[in-house]
Amino acid sequence: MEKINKSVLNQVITPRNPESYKGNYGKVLIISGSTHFGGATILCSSAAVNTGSGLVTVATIPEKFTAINVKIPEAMTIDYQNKKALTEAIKNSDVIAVGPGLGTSSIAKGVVKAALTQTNNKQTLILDASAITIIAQENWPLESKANLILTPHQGEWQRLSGLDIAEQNPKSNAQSLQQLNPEALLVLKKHHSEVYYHETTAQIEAGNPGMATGGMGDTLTGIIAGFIAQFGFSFQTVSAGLLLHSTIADKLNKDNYVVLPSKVIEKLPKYMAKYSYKD
Ligand SMILES: NC(=O)C1=CN([C@@H]2O[C@H](COP(=O)(O)OP(=O)(O)OC[C@H]3O[C@@H](n4cnc5c(N)ncnc54)[C@H](O)[C@@H]3O)[C@@H](O)[C@H]2O)[C@@H](O)CC1
Ligand SMILES: Nc1ncnc2c1ncn2[C@@H]1O[C@H](COP(=O)(O)OP(=O)(O)O)[C@@H](O)[C@H]1O
Ligand SMILES: [Mg+2]
Repeated sequence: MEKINKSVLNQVITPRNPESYKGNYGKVLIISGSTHFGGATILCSSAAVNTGSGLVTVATIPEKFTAINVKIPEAMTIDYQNKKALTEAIKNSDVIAVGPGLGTSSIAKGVVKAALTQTNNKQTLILDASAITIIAQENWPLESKANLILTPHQGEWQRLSGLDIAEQNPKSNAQSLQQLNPEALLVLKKHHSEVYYHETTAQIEAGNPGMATGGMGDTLTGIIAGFIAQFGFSFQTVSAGLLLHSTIADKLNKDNYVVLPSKVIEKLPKYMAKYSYKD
């Protein structure tokens, strides 16, 4: 399988125009969280903020607002149970990420349905975690007018594709994606994660078992959302976000047995500055 070259980081991460303002760096909506999974929302949104999204809104349950406001003062909050507010927030966003910590309640199902049906062709919709589980459980067609990105781990991909983990290989994965939605981009998270898009299949040569800790995938979703908000939807943009996440984690793993997602997030602005220099 083709390897994702490190040069993609320099290609995608560009220095900022001195005259620019937050409106140039995209509006991200993170639809996430439920009673038991508040941390997923904080990690995902924090990653989107720290990659440099212009504006980040978090759609979650009101009991989590205070924690989010304290931990991520840069982000705004709305109640995803308020259908009107959710519809408005979806309409006003460039990138919508749905699923981390959402759970599979009937409200969560309605929220995923809203994201699938209310997005348009100028937007990108990232489906992660519980959103993937819901779509698989409900047997919904994988359809949206938006650019679609799926970020399952192998267990979630098994649910969606029907492929047991032992049956997952580049050929079977590409065939399943083709059947689910030939226009969707798949990030299959594993040791050395893979990206599938149209005819291209590629793999990162980064990542380590120190990353095997809750919240690491929620963090990746926020990074990919922030990258697309600023650099636009493309195979390269997603590959750069994926590679940056594991590259930072590999640096941290040199002297940290376990790599905490919050530590990866902390390093994002520094590494983005490093890769933005064209020397
Ligand atoms: N701090 C938080 O709030 C956290 C919330 N989380 C949320 O918890 C919900 C459930 O997600 P989970 O992924 O924990 O549980 P799931 O039940 O969705 O997936 C785990 C299942 O998949 C199987 N599996 C196979 N390959 C796997 C792989 N490579 N990685 C992980 N599991 C694999 C496991 O054996 C297990 O049966 C999601 O909404 C998720 O976003 C998790 O992200 C953990 C942290
Ligand atoms: N052994 C490993 N080697 C490389 N990367 C790993 C390893 N274990 C986990 N990861 C990475 O950590 C992230 C885990 O994602 P996920 O399972 O969705 O976590 P969560 O849902 O808890 O946030 C993925 O990016 C995956 O590639
Ligand atoms: Mg996950």
